[in-house]
Amino acid sequence: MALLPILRVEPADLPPLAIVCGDPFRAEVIAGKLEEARELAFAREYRTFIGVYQGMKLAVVSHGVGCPGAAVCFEELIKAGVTTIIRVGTAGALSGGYRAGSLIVSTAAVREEGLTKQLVPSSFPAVADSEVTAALYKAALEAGAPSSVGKGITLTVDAFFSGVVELPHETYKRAGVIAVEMEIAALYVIASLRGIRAGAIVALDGDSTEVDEAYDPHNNIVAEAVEAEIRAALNAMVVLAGERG
Ligand SMILES: O=P(O)(O)O[C@H]1O[C@H](CO)[C@@H](O)[C@H]1O
Ligand SMILES: O=c1cc[nH]c(=O)[nH]1
Repeated sequence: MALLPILRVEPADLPPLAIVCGDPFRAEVIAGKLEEARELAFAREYRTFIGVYQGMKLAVVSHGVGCPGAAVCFEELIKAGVTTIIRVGTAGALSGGYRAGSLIVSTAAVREEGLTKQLVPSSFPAVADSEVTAALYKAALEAGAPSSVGKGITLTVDAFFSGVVELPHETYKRAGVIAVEMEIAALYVIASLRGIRAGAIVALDGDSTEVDEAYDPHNNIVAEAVEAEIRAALNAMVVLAGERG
């Protein structure tokens, strides 16, 4: 069969379960937890590994930064037969008193990005699969995060650094949205449109209102939180594989 045109992977090589993340280096770190790990391709920002975790076959794929590029990854994985996707990401804190090192399971995403508006009207929700959310939240509580664990609505935006237009962070902070990142809305909308299940967990790497001035995610607390969310995602996948695969 032909390679997936952008991921450059043979569809038949992909199992039905996939963990995705923005950073190709993080994909390598996650693949390092697998047995028989094998890198299938590294094309553009998309780095694809397969391997085995507790007897379960799993793909690990990086999707880069932002919804348009990530959507390409999600769509190609789904075309290849992937039926469960968990995003393992980082995000900035917005509300709820969570701080760097906390883990947040995203139950739904605010669609403050451009990609999904080209797929479906804005009134369509970006919502996680309830089985994936439940498995992720339980696994996150057991994963030994350096700070607290929460679940709730997250915000997806396109702009990481602000320009002259005010970003919507403060509005959604007042609405109780917990964290802000850049791809979950695309994942949830595409998963709903294509009939697969998806969920997401993010490690908070700082306060999103200080992103321009003081953003520095390279510290031990964030690294520990990312390790904890990887454990949580892998263990949640084991539960989900048992339910459906
Ligand atoms: O850590 P990842 O998975 O890349 O997620 C977050 O980090 C990137 C911004 O630094 C964006 O992709 C955002 O969603
Ligand atoms: O998109 C992101 C990711 C991490 N931290 C942030 O503040 N924003």
